[in-house]
Amino acid sequence: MERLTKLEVRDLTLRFGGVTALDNVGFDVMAGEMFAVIGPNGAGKTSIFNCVNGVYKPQAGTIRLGDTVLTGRSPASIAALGVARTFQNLGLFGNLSLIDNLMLGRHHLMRTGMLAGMFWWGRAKREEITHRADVESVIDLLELGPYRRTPAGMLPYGVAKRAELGRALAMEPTLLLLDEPVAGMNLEETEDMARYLTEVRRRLGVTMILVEHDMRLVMDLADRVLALDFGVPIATGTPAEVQNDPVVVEAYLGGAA
Ligand SMILES: Nc1ncnc2c1ncn2[C@@H]1O[C@H](COP(=O)(O)OP(=O)(O)OP(=O)(O)O)[C@@H](O)[C@H]1O
Repeated sequence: MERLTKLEVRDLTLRFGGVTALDNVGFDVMAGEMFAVIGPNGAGKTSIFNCVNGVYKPQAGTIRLGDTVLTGRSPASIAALGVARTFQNLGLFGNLSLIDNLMLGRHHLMRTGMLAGMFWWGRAKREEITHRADVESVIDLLELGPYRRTPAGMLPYGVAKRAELGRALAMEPTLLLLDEPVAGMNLEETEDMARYLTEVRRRLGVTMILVEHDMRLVMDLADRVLALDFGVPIATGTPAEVQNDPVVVEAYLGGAA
């Protein structure tokens, strides 16, 4: 699938018993755009990701990636369409080396299965070499070379977050969902991550949705922002417009009070 793909979310409603996690949410993410979703704790940000990747089944609404309707599809089929996400608490296998974690991210792109690989050794080998080269280009992009053979569980926190981004990029995503990529990072690590995300965007042009509490990162990176409060969209616009919107300010202050 073409990497530059638009995402359309229409009338999305998601309920858990009496809780309405998303209430008639709609937005478009343009091809190649960095779109941020912000809001106080429990506003519904993660629920949006879980609806897009098929983990949650919304009661109403449609999500479309390019010409393909995602709603109703399984998480595996949505991943195969090129929707990748990073996890706030890292989705890496701690005992596997960084490079093996990234190779696993490419599993759905591999044509030769294990059994076929035993009989078609030559083809499997060639495929492995191509995949290794693609993984190496992600490692170069994120400057992870020195950690190539390090077990993911031994990586310093900031590097592990970057490896987590690498794992998602190794899937060659059309749409990348970034779940709090700088959560728990110090200022220096946050600035590094901002630089890598800018580079990913410049070099790969992948469409991205960013969920993040760090407003500085959102202000620096996002083209447009959607603010949610109790599952209800309260503002959409440029980072500056949304940050100064009185309803958004009230939602945050109200949450802090
Ligand atoms: N699996 C679930 N079962 C029941 N309720 C859920 C489930 N997932 C989310 N919710 C509820 O839906 C609402 C939105 O949650 P969500 O995790 O999407 O918010 P969030 O904006 O990502 O919050 P945070 O910033 O704390 O991560 C909350 O009231 C939450 O308790």
